Parts: sequence; C-alpha cells; structure tokens
Amino acid sequence: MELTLIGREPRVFDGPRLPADATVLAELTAQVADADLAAPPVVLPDFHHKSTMELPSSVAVATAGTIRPTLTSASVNCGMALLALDCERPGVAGVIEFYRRVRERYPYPARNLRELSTHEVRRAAVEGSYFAAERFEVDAGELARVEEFGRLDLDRYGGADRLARELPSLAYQLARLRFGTVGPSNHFVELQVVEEVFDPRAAELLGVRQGQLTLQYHAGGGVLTGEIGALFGRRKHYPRHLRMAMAVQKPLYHLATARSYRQLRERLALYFTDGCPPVSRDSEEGQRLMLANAAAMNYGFAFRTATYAALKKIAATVFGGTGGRLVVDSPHNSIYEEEVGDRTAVVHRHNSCRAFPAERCAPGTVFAETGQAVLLPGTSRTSSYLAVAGPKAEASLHSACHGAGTLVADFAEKGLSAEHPDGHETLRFGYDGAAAVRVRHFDDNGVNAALGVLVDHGLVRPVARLRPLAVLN
Ligand SMILES: Nc1nc2c(ncn2[C@@H]2O[C@H](COP(=O)(O)O)[C@@H](O)[C@H]2O)c(=O)[nH]1
Ligand SMILES: [Mn+2]
Repeated sequence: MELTLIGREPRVFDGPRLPADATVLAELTAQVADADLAAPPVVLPDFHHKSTMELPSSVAVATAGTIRPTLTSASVNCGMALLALDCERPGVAGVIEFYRRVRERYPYPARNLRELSTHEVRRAAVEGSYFAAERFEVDAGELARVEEFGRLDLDRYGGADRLARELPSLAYQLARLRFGTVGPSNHFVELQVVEEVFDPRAAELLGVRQGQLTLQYHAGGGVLTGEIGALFGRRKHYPRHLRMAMAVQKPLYHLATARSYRQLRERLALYFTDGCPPVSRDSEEGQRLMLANAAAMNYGFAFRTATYAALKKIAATVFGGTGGRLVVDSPHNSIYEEEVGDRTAVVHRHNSCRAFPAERCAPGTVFAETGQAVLLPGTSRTSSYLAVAGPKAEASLHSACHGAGTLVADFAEKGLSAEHPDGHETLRFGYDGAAAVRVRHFDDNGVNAALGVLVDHGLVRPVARLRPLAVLN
C-alpha cells in the first residue's frame, strides 16, 4: 500500500499586514493533532476564534476517513446570498418601507408562528431548495446559483425513509418555527450599489453591472440544523432551549432505535459523553451521521431559498421591477464529501465558503463558465466584493474566507484604516423599529487586504465591488 504523509502544519494564507494569530494557529494545530488529515488544514484571512465555537473561523479541514462535527459550526449551512435587483435606486422613503416590510415578515424576536407543516419540514430535509422553490414560488432555474442546487441526495446515505423512521417527531415540530428568519447581529440584509466592475464578462454572466442595486444577506440554516448538530455530541454552544429539546430527542434518536446492545453502547460512548468524538465515515454510524448532515444541509438550503423568495417579493412590491435574480447562495459552514487530490475526503468548512473552479461546476450553468461565485463581505461600513473561484483554489481546498469583519475592525484599531474621505454613509436599521441612523463609512483597507491575499494566491478573481446603502442587522 502506498503511504502518503500529510503535513499537519496548517497551510496559511495571510500577509504582512494581516498575519494569522500564532495563538489561534496553535489551537487549530492542537485540535487536528490526531485527525486523519487528507491535506494540511487551510487557514484563510479573517482567522479568529469565537468563544462559543470549538474551531477557529476561516478554516477548511479535509479528513480521509472520519467525520468530525466540531470542525464546523454545530448548525451547518449558515450562509450568504446576493440578489441583483432590476429597479432604479430607491429614495429614503422606499428604503424605509422596504425594511419595514422585511421586519414585518421576519420580526425579531421571531414569532412562535408555525411557518411550515411537519410534512413540509420533512420535504425541506429531503428536497432542500427544490421544496422551497415550489412552496414559495421561486423559478427552479434559479437554483443553479445555489451551491449543489440546494439539495444533497439522501439516497447515498440510507435514504429519506431511514431519516423519517429515526428522527423524532419533536425535531420536526420545532423545525416548523422561524423558517426563513434572518435576525440581527452578524446576520444582515444589506442594500448595496455596484460601484466598480473588475471583470465585465464574468459580471455580465452573473447578471451584475455597474450602478446596479444589489441585496446581500447572511442567514442561518434554521432550527433543524441546530437540532441535528446537537444530536451528535455536546457542543460549546448549547443554549438551554436546545438542552431541553435534546433531553427528549437524543435518547429517542440514538437509543430507542438501536438494534443491538453493541450499537447501544457505541452510541452511548459517541453521543452521550463529553465532547463530540470523530465518527468513521465507513461505519454504520458514519453513514447515519452523513444522512443527518445532508438533511440538515437541505433544510438550510430550503430555509435561505424561503428568505430569498420573501426578500424578492418585498423588493418587487416596494421598488418595482421583478424583484431581481439570485447571483449566488452559498453556505459557509458545511461538511461535504469532495475529491481532494486523488481520493474522496470529508471536507469540513468553518466560516469559509466553497470556491469550485469552472470545471467542478455543473455543466451548462453560469458557474461552469465563470467558476463558482464567492462573496467576500466587508462590513456595513465598507465595500463588499463579489468574486469567482480562482485558478489555484485547489491550494485552499477550494475555500475562501466568508468575510473580513475582524480585519476591518483590526485595521481601524491599529490606525491602518480611517473614515472614508468621500463621506459615504449607510442607513442602519434595527429590529426595534426605532428610526434608522446614518453611519459613516471606513476606507476599504481591511477588506482589500483580505481580498488581496485571496487574489495573490489565485484563490479567487474579483468581479465587482459593492458599496452599502442601507442595512438591517
Ligand atoms: N456587508 C456586510 N457584511 C457584514 C455585516 N455584518 C457582518 N458582515 C460580514 O459577515 C462576516 C460574517 O460574520 P461572522 O460574525 O459570522 O463571522 C463578517 O466577517 C463580516 O465580514 C454587514 O452588516 N454588512
Ligand atoms: Mn454565518
């Protein structure tokens, strides 16, 4: 048997003005010390460690034969999307009305309204975005812009019937709530204008042009993704309501369905002790975990397709036009089986998005010409970028960072960034209904530094720069 030795040292994409933090690098290295790596772990710009997460952000890790849920968020399929609008730039009154309607549709705190029936939750878990497109009237052709067309095939992992037999009905009941909700803090709904186009051909293919209005949003995968994450181990982020739900769901899911004493003991050891141990991909438990992961991913895809439908409808009503077209929707917390080198590996991305080159995208789609579209947001006070996968994306396990928020803050703190000299402003809305406030923009030094690293290494090619006009967060 040929043995390939894989380096354990992370492959770090950083730069002199944005060096990856040595302490956080040491944490990452320690965390993957015993992992069956299929390639060196990848560290991207905006590398930092959030206290509620096991793994630092802006990371991709490929393992050869195990699934390691802690190498991504406990709730998979948090993601971002970009919508290209086809209307004139609205006045302030239009913007205020737009966000009033968004808050009305998706208030925060969310209503305890059942958005879906249990049958529909099952469909979302099995059919992903295809279910949501039918239910919320989105042209199925638009799903070519959603990663994996918004649906992972459950049949590879035991099928929908197995999921229906095993997942407790309480999981479906809770997942009827809050479907499509965006919410505040790092989640946002931002109106932008395309200020600069770098790659006119890619921009045209993607449906974006100079001066155009765009809408970018960041939303989680929803209740079912959190429940499934919690079923497979104890995670750092384990709020009380989830603990209460898990007290019932975990024994039903893992123990009541066990078919032998051996299986019962194995599941007790895997899912009822501290932490969240790795699971062998080729084992019965690995198959079951991949099935649950695919269902969670599908529900998350459906969730953001529902958000897309709602935002598009509101934009059409308030601004006129059709409400626009989807440019891209991609998760930044995911577990996929992908080709790495010459074998299939389990690729875990944590707060990093996939950047597949044209040849890995589905034939006949726009991404098969441009490469997968990649979003690199700055903040609501800086530009954000639309890019596509670059010629050397393989070097980063086909991954790019999902944002540059901490870099923008670091640059401002270190005096490497200052207020924008042209006096640009964003109209910022909150969920409390208070009057919006105007906030001054920074220069783009922070987000440009992140983009520069990705571009210099050939991981992405920039397509357009987007300046925020207004945001709800
Ligand atoms: N354009 C905007 N980008 C934003 C906003 N708030 C956050 N962000 C970016 O998103 C990423 C992801 O956030 P995270 O907390 O999940 O890491 C962050 O790094 C920022 O780049 C916003 O209002 N507008
Ligand atoms: Mn996210």
